[in-house]
Order: sequence, then C-alpha cells, then structure tokens
Amino acid sequence: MAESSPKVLYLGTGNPHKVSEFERLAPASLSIHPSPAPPVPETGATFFSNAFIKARNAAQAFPGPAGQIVFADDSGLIVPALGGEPGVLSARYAGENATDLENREKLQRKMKGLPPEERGAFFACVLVAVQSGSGRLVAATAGYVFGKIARGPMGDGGFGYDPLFIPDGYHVSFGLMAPEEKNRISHRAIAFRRLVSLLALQEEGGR
Ligand SMILES: O=c1[nH]c(=O)c2ncn([C@@H]3O[C@H](COP(=O)(O)OP(=O)(O)OP(=O)(O)O)[C@@H](O)[C@H]3O)c2[nH]1
Ligand SMILES: [Mg+2]
Repeated sequence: MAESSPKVLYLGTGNPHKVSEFERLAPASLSIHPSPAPPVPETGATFFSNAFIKARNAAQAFPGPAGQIVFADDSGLIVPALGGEPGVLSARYAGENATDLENREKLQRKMKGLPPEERGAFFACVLVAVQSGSGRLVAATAGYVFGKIARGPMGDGGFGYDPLFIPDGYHVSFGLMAPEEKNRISHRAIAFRRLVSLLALQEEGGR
C-alpha cells in the first residue's frame, strides 16, 4: 500500500561523515535519523560484532515506539601486506583518541617504501539492522571496495583514510572525489543498497 511520508531508518553512529553519506545514499522513500544513543565500547573482534553492538546500543536507547528499524555501520581499512591492519581498529589505529590525520600518518609510516604490489588495500563496511526495543537482529549486509594506498595524501575530502585510498580503476583518491562519486562505488554504498533491498525499502511507499 502506498504511503506518502518517508520511512524512517534510525542510525546508531557518532560519526557525522557516515550520517551524511547515508543521507545522500537513501532513496527518497527513506529518511535517515541519527540516534541520540551515547557511544558504546566497540569490544568485538569483527566488523559484524561491533556493528551489532552499536545497533543494539542505539536500539535500547531508542526514544520512540518499539519495532522501528535501527542500524549501525562498522567499517575499516584492511591492508593485507600489514597482516590486515588497521582492520577493526581503523578509527583507533594511532591510539584510543587518535585523529584521522594521526591514523593516516601511522599508516604511511608503516607502508613507507613498500613496492606497488604490496600497496593493495580494501575498505569493508558491515551494516547490522535490529528492531528498536528488543534489539532483535533483522538483517546484516557487507560491502567492499578494493584499491591501493597512495604514497602521500591526495585531496582532503571525505574522512578517515579517504585521501590515501585510490580505488581500482581510478587515478584519484576518495579524498579527491565528489561525495556522489564516492557514493557510487564505496563499501558503504554497496552495503547500504543491499540493506535497502533486503528490507524491501526501495519499493514504492516503503514497507
Ligand atoms: O577513509 C575512509 N573512508 C571511509 O569511507 C571509511 N569508512 C571507515 N573508515 C575508517 O574506519 C573507521 C571506522 O570505524 P568505526 O566503524 O568504528 O566508525 P567511527 O568510530 O568513526 O564511528 P561510529 O559509527 O563507530 O560511531 C573510520 O574512523 C575510518 O578510520 C573509513 N575511512
Ligand atoms: Mg567507532
């Protein structure tokens, strides 16, 4: 049955860059609302467990009626030549309260002098959707984008490691791309489109 107002998806994150990427990615039938939940320690060993922890945390703090969909993103950069670092620690690579710049500088130090064939990397994004109130798992999706790490920063757009990451098939970093361009190919975009389709949210009038 058709509805006129957009369906709301609640998002558990403390990262405003993620909020704006999801807002741009959402079809017109969907509205993204950041959850007011305070941050929770990300104690999981995997992207999935941390995304589940964040989604449940946001679901439990949800102020509205039970049964709404609340989702969270856990994501990071994986460099096979560094044994998978920074991985789930991407946001905290250079320390608990490290800035994006400090994390990028640590990555550059560790990759200094590595030849082109060892500069491969990929971003992973896992999204977990739960029901508000119960925190029951509703859906989980993942997205990946493969590329390489530049020898120095290129651009200052985006966030995190964006100025250092050159996706396969491109000569420029995510940090030099317009948001729409990154959103066409990013790990987050792929995972989000899958979530929307899994939850049948892109159908006319929503679900
Ligand atoms: O250049 C980047 N472009 C991206 O598209 C991207 N996605 C993830 N990352 C890195 O991985 C961490 C996520 O960690 P993370 O999932 O714990 O998120 P976060 O702590 O920033 O916010 P929250 O959602 O946990 O509140 C981030 O901080 C970044 O360092 C990215 N870097
Ligand atoms: Mg985090």
